[in-house]
Amino acid sequence: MRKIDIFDTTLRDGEQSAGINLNTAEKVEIAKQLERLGVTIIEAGFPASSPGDLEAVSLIAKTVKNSIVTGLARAVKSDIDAVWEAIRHAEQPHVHTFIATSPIHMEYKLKKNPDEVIEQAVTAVKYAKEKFSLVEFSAEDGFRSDKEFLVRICQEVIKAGATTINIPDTVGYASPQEYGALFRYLRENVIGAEKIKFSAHCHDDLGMAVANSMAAIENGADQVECTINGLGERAGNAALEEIGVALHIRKDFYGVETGLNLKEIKRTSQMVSRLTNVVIQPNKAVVGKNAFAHESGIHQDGVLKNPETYEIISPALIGEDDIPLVLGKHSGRAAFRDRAETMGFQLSDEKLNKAFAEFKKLADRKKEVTEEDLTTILTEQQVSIEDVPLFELKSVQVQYGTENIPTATASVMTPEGELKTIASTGSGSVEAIFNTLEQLVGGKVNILDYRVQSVGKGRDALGEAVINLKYNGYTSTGRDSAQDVLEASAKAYLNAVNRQLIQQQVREKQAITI
Ligand SMILES: CC(=O)SCCNC(=O)CCNC(=O)[C@H](O)C(C)(C)COP(=O)(O)OP(=O)(O)OC[C@H]1O[C@@H](n2cnc3c(N)ncnc32)[C@H](O)[C@@H]1OP(=O)(O)O
Ligand SMILES: CC(C)C(=O)C(=O)O
Repeated sequence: MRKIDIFDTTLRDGEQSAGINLNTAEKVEIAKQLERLGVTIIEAGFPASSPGDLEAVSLIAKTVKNSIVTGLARAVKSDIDAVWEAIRHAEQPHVHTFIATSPIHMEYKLKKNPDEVIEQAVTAVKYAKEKFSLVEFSAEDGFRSDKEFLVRICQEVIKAGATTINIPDTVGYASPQEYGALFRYLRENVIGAEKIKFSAHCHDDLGMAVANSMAAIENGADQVECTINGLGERAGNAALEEIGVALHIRKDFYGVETGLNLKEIKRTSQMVSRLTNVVIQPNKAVVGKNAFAHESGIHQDGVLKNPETYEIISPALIGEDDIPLVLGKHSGRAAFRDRAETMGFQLSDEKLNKAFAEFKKLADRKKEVTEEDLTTILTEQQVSIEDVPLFELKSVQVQYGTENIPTATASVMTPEGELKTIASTGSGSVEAIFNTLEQLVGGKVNILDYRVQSVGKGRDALGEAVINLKYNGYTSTGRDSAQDVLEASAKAYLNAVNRQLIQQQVREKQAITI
C-alpha cells in the first residue's frame, strides 16, 4: 500500500498560534509523544529565530530516535547553518528551507523578481545539500503562485538536490478540487518529479485544510504537513488526528497507510492541549469531548442495538477508554511507576514520588482515577522545572454566603522559601481568591481570560481552570486541575505566574548567551 509520510509541525507552525509559548521541557515532551504516535518527521522549530528555539530543536534531535527531526530555515545560509548546528548529529539530518513564490509575496515582501527568487532557492538548496542528506524545499504561498513558475522552480531545486518539494496553501485559499489539480499538474509536468516526494501543507482559513490535504494525497502527494488539534498560524493547520483517522477509516477509498499508531491519538491531543493551554472545542472531530457522545433518543437506540449504526470510529481506535483501570487508592509505587512507563513517561525518582503523592491525594478523594487524570498528573511533573524556585499553593479557604462578602484566605510558599498567608475579599469567590493571590505574588496582575471546565466524566470529575493573565508586563496562560474548581482556579493562577518566572529565567539565560 502507498505510504504517506506524516510531517508534524505542531512545534513549529503550531507554536506560531497566537498565545502559545512552550518551554524546552514541554517541547521535548511533545516530541517524545509524537515519536510514540509514529509520525515520520517532526518539525521541531525554527532554530534561527531564537537561541531558545535552537536549544529546543537540538535537544529534541538528541532525544528522538524513531522519527526524523527537522528545523525550518529561510533560503539564507545563516538560517540553514542554525538548523545544522541543532541537528547535525542526527542519523538522517533533514532541513526544511523555503522561499515565497507567489507574485504578491515576491513583489511586496521579498522585493525580488522571479529569476532572483529561483536563484536564491537554488543557492540555498545546494548549500543545504552539502550538509544534509534530506532537503525539503517549500514554495511558500505555492497555491497562489503561477503554475508555470512553480514548474520552473521545482525543476531547478530538484537539480540542486531537493529530496522533497512542499507546495503550501499558506493562506488557506484553495478548494480541494483546485489544490488536488495542482498536485496532479506538478506530478505530470515537472521534469524529475519521480525522484522527489511532493508534500502538502494546508491552512484552515476557510475551514478546508483537511479536505485540501486529502485532495493532495488523492492526486499524488507523498507527505502531508499537519499539527495536533489543528493548531497553527491564524486559523491553524490541517489537524493530524483528522487526517490520520480519515485515512485509516476510509482506507477502502484512499488506499494508503501512514504508519501512525492511532491508539496514541487521544493522549497526544490531550498532552498538546494541556501544555499549550488551548482547550479543544467539544465538537472537534476525532478528539473533541463529544466526538463519541450520542445525545438523541433515536441515535442512542440505534447504538444500543448496533454501535455501527451511528459510530464510524470506535473510541478504542484512538486510545480512548482503552486502558483498563488498574490503579486505585490501594495501589503502590511499583504499579504506579509501571503504569507511568506504559504511558510513555520516564520520570526521575523525585518527580515520580511527587506524582505518586498527587495520585494518592486524588485517589482518596475520587472514586475512579482515570487515564486522563493520570496523564494530567504525570505531565505536570514531567515538565516541571526543578531548579527554578516557584510559588506553591499550600492552602486556600473561601467563605461564601448569599448575604456575606466573599472572603478568601490563601497560604503560599514564595520562591524565597517564605510561607505567607493573606485574606482578601471580592465580589465573588473567584475574585476573592485572585485578589488574595495578587497580594501574595506581588506586582501587578491583570486577568485577561478565565475559564473552568470538567476533565473526565461523572460527578466527581476533576475541575480544570485555565487562566490568561498579564504579570509584570508579560502575558502567560496557566492551567491546573483539582477536585474543586476554586482550588483549581488558585493553582492555575499560580501556574500562570510561575510560567512567567520560568520564562524570565529563560530570557535571562538567553541574554547571557547573546
Ligand atoms: C509561512 C510561515 O509560516 S513562514 C515561518 C514564520 N516563522 C517565523 O517568522 C519565525 C519567527 N521569526 C523570527 O524570529 C524573525 O522573523 C527572523 C529571526 C526569522 C527574522 O528576523 P529579522 O531579521 O528581524 O527579519 P524580519 O522578521 O523583520 O523580516 C524578515 C526578513 O526575511 C526575509 N524573508 C522572508 N522569508 C524569507 C525566505 N524564505 N528566505 C529569505 N528571506 C526571507 C524578508 O523579506 C525580510 O527581509 P528584509 O528584512 O530584507 O525585508
Ligand atoms: C514555511 C511554510 C511551509 C509554511 O509554513 C506555510 O507556507 O504556511
